[in-house]
Amino acid sequence: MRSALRSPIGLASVVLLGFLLALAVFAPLLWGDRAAAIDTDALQQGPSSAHLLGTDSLGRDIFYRVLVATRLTIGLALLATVIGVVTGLLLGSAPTVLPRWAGRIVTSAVNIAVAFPGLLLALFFAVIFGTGTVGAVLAIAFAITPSFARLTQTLTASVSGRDFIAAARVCGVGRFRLLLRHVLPNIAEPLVINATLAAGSALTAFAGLSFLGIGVQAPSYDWGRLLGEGLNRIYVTPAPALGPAVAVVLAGLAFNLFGEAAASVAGHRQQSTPGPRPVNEATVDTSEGGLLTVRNLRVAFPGNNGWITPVRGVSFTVHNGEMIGVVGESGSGKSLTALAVSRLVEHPGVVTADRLEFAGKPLRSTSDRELGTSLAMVFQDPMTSFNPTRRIGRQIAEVSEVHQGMSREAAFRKAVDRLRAVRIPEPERKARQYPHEFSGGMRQRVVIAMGLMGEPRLVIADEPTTALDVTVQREVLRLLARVRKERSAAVLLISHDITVVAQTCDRVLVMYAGRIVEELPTDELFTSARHPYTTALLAAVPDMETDRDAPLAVIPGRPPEPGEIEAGCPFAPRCPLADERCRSEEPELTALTDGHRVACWRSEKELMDATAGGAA
Ligand SMILES: Nc1ncnc2c1ncn2[C@@H]1O[C@H](COP(=O)(O)OP(=O)(O)OP(=O)(O)O)[C@@H](O)[C@H]1O
Repeated sequence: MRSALRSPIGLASVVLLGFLLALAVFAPLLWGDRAAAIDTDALQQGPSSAHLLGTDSLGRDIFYRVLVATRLTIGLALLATVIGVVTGLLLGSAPTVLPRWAGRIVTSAVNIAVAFPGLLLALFFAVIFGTGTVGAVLAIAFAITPSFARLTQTLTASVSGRDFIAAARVCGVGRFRLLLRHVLPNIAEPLVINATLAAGSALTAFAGLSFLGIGVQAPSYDWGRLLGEGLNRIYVTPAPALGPAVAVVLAGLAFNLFGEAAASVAGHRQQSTPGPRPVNEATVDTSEGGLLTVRNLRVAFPGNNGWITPVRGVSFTVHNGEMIGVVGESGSGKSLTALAVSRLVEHPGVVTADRLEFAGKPLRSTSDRELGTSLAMVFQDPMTSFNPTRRIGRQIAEVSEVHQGMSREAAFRKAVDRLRAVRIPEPERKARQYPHEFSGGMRQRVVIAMGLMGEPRLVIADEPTTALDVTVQREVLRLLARVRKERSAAVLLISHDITVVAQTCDRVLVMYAGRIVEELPTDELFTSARHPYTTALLAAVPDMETDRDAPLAVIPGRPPEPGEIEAGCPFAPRCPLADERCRSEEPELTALTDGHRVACWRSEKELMDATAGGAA
């Protein structure tokens, strides 16, 4: 409001609106009697000092009638707006809470209704509901509804992709609660602005219906009705029509200018707010049965020319208390793998697997409650993992309220305790602050604290330190290591930085083009890595002995897009060792030694040679 008042348009609209609202409240009290007083000696007079806008056919003062009509005109316009906006909001958010088929029907109906001009809809409903005030209010309300429903759908869709919604989902927050707590507060601003603009349109539309005789009926009167009466004698004396006409224009202008000023303030603020960022992840394979068992995991999406499969048969196992790193270039399928094991891949994505088990149970049949408390996710950009409109403490507490049935107070106390556990200074005070009041590193620690509200057995951290400086990065990694040690939780750390993984993890999974190409213990990474892709990744890491005058080592070429993977090893076009077989047949992930697997024809040949040599 303060920002809006600083602009001339905002100031003018607020003054005008204030004036109109004051008139709406006080005019009927002050001048109601004078506006209703019949004077048979002054019928249909023109403007004079006694009657500024003249009198009507019963000698009533038109100036006072215009002032007194402010209440009914604005009141009815606001009532129609409220009904229209609320109905639009209900229809627009219905697809979020209804089953998919029902949501589609609502969306299609709204799309059809949006195609009709508002005034046409108003006239159509006016005929259905009949002439009169109630009919006109409903007609205008339902004329506003489709555009609001559409706006709500669009805004909801834009918020639904944010990480904090995914985080709330993985915590098992129900659809209604998700809508009320997480979606609506984040789309309220544009909705309110558009409702203000709609109020201006409703006001003029209402005046139009009354003017046409299908709105307010005598003895009640609004500006539209007064305008209609004045128009009958506009060629004799224009003032009786001019008065209500000016009032309609001024009020419509006030609402529209206010909406515009609010929109420009909001737009300005949004430009300086960081937008949502994508997340990423990857995976590898291990022996039978662990905390998380993944076998032949595939994630596919419909593309323009058939299905594309960014994750193509990933298998790995995470054991209790293990810390596993997943590395790979952008687009290798790391994030999708992590989303798949967290049940967060959205329609139209399709997840299939020969085996996908968490804590010994098929992931499909693990309850939201169990998954919400035993699996914690830490995304790359913690800002988008939080709902910006809610205090940190309350957001963290929600996990225990939803899953452990704790009271608000107990859950909040636990949240403060967990903030203390991740070494947030002054946790009581910090719990009452909003996400934007935290630094990046602190937010990341808060996300981890949120995961600790349950009893996490697996923490999936997707590039948790990418946006942080090295000091804070080390703190967050230490915290993850501490969580793992103190709670015996397994950690799946996704990172593009192979050195971070080498320093912190027990095993590393290297992903390329939607598959795991090598898996080995991190202490063997620098000595025994076999896949040319892994060695190229390691060679690209500068160390203290790197010649600072020479150009940094890079891997030539780029990884293939999911839709353009051809026969053969996907790394072959970039591999200096590739031969004919590499270009025609894709190698399987094969065990070299216990705990070391690699998908490369060259390694397999060496292995066979070595075996043959040993046998001889
Ligand atoms: N919803 C989607 N629809 C279609 N394709 C998708 C979708 N999500 C991801 N992809 C594709 O899947 C591939 C793998 O994506 P993913 O996010 O898992 O990669 P990543 O290895 O985590 O990369 P980065 O490190 O850049 O995040 C990408 O090529 C991406 O374009």
